[in-house]
Amino acid sequence: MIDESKQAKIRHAVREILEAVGENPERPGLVETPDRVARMYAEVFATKTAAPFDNYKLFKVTDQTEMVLLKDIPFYSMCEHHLLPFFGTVQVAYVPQHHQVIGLSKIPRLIDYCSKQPNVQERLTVTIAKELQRILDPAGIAVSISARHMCMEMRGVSKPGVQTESSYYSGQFREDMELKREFLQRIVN
Ligand SMILES: Nc1nc2c(ncn2[C@@H]2O[C@H](COP(=O)(O)OP(=O)(O)OP(=O)(O)O)[C@@H](O)[C@H]2O)c(=O)[nH]1
Ligand SMILES: [Zn+2]
Repeated sequence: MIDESKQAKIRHAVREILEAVGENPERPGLVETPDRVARMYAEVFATKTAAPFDNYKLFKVTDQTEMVLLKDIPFYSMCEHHLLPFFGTVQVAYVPQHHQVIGLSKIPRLIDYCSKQPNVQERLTVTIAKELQRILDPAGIAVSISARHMCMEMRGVSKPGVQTESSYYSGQFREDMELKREFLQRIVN
């Protein structure tokens, strides 16, 4: 968690950066910028401790359902190499076991939680799956992310519009090719 003393460090660092890039941090447009950036970082970089179980409502179902799929969940995260945003959509599927399902809204909440730290896309993909495994213990998980990286678009190699795709499969999605194929078919339709 980025408390007031850590925000003071960020304010100081942002002032230094503004000076280093040849700006006057006292000019009217910039005078509040260090504070805004500190508040913005407090928002986009949240705590790194494990997601509390209490946040994730689980429900018992009488009949075991098949794959549960949430499509096109938007996310924003910050790349750990350049501290620029990467963003896109996440597809998450799981096969319940123990007659147990998770509150639907908790999956986008879990994605938001995992997104709020400096990331690489591949690790974010696996982190979402592992956290869902820990919380719900389903029989299989599939996570697929499609994202655009500002560090590849607005600087460096400068290739706007490239979509980077990453995926992770566990349990039944690894063992059962038919199930994996069904997931892949359903996420394109
Ligand atoms: N695998 C992976 N690479 C990433 C991700 N985000 C950024 N990168 C890459 O991280 C690499 C960092 O490379 P460096 O050579 O250390 O940094 P750089 O000199 O700024 O590299 P360029 O971006 O090529 O200008 C670049 O190739 C980025 O495209 C990500 O989520 N996953
Ligand atoms: Zn980057």
